[in-house]
Amino acid sequence: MTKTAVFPTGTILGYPRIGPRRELKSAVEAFWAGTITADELESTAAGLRADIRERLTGLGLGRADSSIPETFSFYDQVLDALCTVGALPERFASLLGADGTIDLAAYFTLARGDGENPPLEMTKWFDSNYHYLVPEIGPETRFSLASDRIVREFVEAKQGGYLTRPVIVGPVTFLLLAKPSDAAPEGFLPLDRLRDLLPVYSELLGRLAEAGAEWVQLDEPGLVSESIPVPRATVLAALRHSTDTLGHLSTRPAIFVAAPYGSLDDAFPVLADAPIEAVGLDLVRGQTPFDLSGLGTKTLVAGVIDGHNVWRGDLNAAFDTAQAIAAQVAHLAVSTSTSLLHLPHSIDDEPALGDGLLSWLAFADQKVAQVTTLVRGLADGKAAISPDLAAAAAALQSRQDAPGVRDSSVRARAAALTGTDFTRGSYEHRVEAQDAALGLPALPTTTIGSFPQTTDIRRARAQHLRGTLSAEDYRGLMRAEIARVIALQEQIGLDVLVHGEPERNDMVQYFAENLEGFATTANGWVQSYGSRCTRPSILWGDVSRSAPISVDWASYAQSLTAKPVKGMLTGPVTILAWSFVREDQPLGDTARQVALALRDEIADLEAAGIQIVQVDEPALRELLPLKRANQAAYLDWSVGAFRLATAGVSAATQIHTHLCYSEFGVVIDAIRNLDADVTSIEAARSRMAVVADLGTSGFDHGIGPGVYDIHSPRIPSVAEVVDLLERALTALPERQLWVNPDCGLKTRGYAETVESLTNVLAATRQVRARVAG
Ligand code: MET
Ligand SMILES: [Zn+2]
Repeated sequence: MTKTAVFPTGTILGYPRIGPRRELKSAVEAFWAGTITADELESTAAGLRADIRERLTGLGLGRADSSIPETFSFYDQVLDALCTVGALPERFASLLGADGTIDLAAYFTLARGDGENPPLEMTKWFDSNYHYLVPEIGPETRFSLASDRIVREFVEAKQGGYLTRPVIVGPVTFLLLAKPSDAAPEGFLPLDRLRDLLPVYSELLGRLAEAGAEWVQLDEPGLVSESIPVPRATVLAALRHSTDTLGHLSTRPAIFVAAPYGSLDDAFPVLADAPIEAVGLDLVRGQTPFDLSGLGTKTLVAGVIDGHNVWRGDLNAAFDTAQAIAAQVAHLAVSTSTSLLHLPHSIDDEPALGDGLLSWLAFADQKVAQVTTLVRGLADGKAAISPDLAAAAAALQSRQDAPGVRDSSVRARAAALTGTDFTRGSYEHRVEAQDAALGLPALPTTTIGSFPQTTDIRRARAQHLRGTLSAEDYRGLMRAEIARVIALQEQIGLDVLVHGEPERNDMVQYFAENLEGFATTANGWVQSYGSRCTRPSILWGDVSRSAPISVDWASYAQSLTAKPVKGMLTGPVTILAWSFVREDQPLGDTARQVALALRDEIADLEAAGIQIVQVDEPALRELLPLKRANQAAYLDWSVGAFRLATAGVSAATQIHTHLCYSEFGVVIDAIRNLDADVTSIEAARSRMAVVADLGTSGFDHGIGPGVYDIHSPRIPSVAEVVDLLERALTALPERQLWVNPDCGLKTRGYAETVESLTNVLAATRQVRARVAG
């Protein structure tokens, strides 16, 4: 390896890649639509990468010292790693080109499916709201260097005058995040294939070194998670094996292993001992290891700036932490705790937020500036940065004292709650009351809430926002859409209808806009998965509801049909999980405030004649702490918040909840404790695997396992849905089973939606007939 490589004194672990105005999204979607070529897409992407390098040097990162990480991705960094190592699942084996490489079109096919073959499953990246694609690894998986994109991007940077740091998901995390392939025998762990995978990483590191890379970053966040079902001793042995193998290569860049999202615990001594050159710690979520002396001459990359949240934070404290660590290690570098992937680009894009709130915030670019400020302070002494530290301290103080941050009536109401506010009557009694009130058939059919958001709807919303469409006209257009969606559902034959959520830009932002205590951004997009971005709201103050939010839309929809219309709300945990939330009080306290606001809304829906209310909690699993020791407390407050929101209704009012993209293993008890009458879940991609778990766990309330994946344009066949329903019925009694898609339909088009739902209804009729007969 390059013996002389010195790690830069300041860096970040990664940077948003979607572009400040979602340029990558537009380009990728244009490529999918066939309106631009692969070459055109490549050139847009190269332009974005060049902009990022330039922006980061402007913010103070070095141009030629490996401090700029290359973290671009067309879709997902785990998919990138999968393509780099050629780990194609059997059903996609033909995507490997004759020259042994996986091209851009093939790359997207893995993410989106190809009509015949379902795409890779998608799941949450640690405790963030980013989703990665899950590799499928079995004894049959072949590994080969099938994409040298990482090398090419390094060379591209070099030609542009930058010495950057290539980044790839490390081999241990890659396998920890993979699931066993269908062909894998019982008990097989993807990690068992580490020995076969490492030669490809070795080859890649050799190629990077030959291209002139001085450092490579291996992201190994898998090491901090206690939610991965692999014995810890196995993980640590794999880490030792991997770092030994890569560390002893004769040709390689210096190796930086980063482990964001929590503390490394017992993996730290393993890395400290390993033949690598730098170790990165998340010092926002995790702790500084008690003893750093084992690092020897290695660089400690101290993640003292929060990469995962938008608050400006306490810069003085970050400086003190960095300085204290500097005294204990041979080399210190200042860094963000995680990649900045989770943050919008810059507060400069948000002039409408107001000076107060803006002064409390730091988006990606401001975090980079914080890193470089600390670097300067460590090099030149604290006095050199005292104006920056003073400004940060003043902002923190102004935030504490600002109106709205604490609202005494909200606080008094939360303080007065008692146990009965969190409980409904017995389930048996509720079932009786609801059967009588609703009279639904066996295997009732419904949808998850949203219907396609057409261009017309989006246009109307944009015009309304701009002021070119009056509130009255906007309301008229939304009502027309609701009427159309109700008629369509009646025609298809669904049993429980929805109003379709046309008025919602986003299921969280919509409520944030209508509750006190939130601010919404104009350009604060962050990548959720692939080309999909969200614009999280900022929850900065005490939360309350000043007026009904959804009641008017729901009762209008109900007035158009004799079938029950399901009211549709987003739950407290999801509102928190998909917003940037104040960090100056426990999350549980904030959740309770949101729950009380929703409780008021549900009471108003019920009073307006809505008999079923769905409170979506798709994010319940994602906020689960990665460390087991913190999980019970989390589940306690999160389940409590849902119950507080929903427990005010009468027995005859049916409460639904919806959870998507989740593996339920560890949260199954929590789902049961929500005590929702009906729970709809994602299940089609894993072909009902979750239903068996639910069955054996004694879950006895209603359950709607998704019968088709709405994330791809594929239309499910009747036979396929029948098969899934029959599978579900082997694990669950018929009285529990509901029929619905995996998730909301807002990203789909109308034609495919009608076709898909029509097939679902046909399948349901077949199964009903079989069951009845
Ligand atoms: C991400 S879960 C989405 C639930 C919401 N009710 C919808 O149908 O869009
Ligand atoms: Zn969903």
